[in-house]
Amino acid sequence: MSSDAVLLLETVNFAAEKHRYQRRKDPDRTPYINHPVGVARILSHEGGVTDIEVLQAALLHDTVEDTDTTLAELEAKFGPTVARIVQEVTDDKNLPKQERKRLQVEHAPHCSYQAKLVKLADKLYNLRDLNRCTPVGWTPERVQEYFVWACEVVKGLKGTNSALEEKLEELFRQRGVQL
Ligand SMILES: Nc1nc2c(ncn2[C@@H]2O[C@H](COP(=O)(O)OP(=O)(O)O)[C@@H](OP(=O)(O)OP(=O)(O)O)[C@H]2O)c(=O)[nH]1
Ligand SMILES: [Mn+2]
Repeated sequence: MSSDAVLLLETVNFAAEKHRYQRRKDPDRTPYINHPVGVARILSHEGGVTDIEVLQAALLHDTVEDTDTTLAELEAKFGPTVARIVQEVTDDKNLPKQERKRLQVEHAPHCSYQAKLVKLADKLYNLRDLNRCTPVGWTPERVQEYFVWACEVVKGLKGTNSALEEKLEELFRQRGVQL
């Protein structure tokens, strides 16, 4: 087996253990790990991304934000590049939600190319998920607001991966949101 395959299995297993007790907000309470796995798959299958460290960072992208995982732990286990990409896509949960959302829009254009790829795939997955079903407790207005905000973030990620950007553009167009 290739060393890349071994590395990806090690990474997906780590993410699955970390997200073990977490569920998505959909009515079925889908296991959270479906999201990071899906984000990595979007990058490889739709974005044509083969950079193993980007795919690893995609698998790990919500571990620091949403579980007890630390950046030091990621760096020790997966190296400085993977840890840095995850850091770039991690919101500071100590900040109020509005501020976190604003900072994503502000920071997007200054992210590394690798982090921009993960951010594009993360938004594409979450927007498709919103089209699939509404999270428990979300009104249609809140769903639409998420599209509007995601569009502002994606504007700052333009020129990174045309395949992913075209798919995002189509989702925004369907919602009447202009990229
Ligand atoms: N569409 C959808 N999203 C769900 C679901 N379950 C959990 N989420 C997560 O919820 C986040 C979006 O919800 P918000 O209310 O805007 O954010 P918050 O959870 O951080 O407060 C995303 O976090 P994120 O991945 O960190 O991305 P980001 O939105 O912070 O960029 C997404 O992964 C679900 O069933 N559908
Ligand atoms: Mn995510």
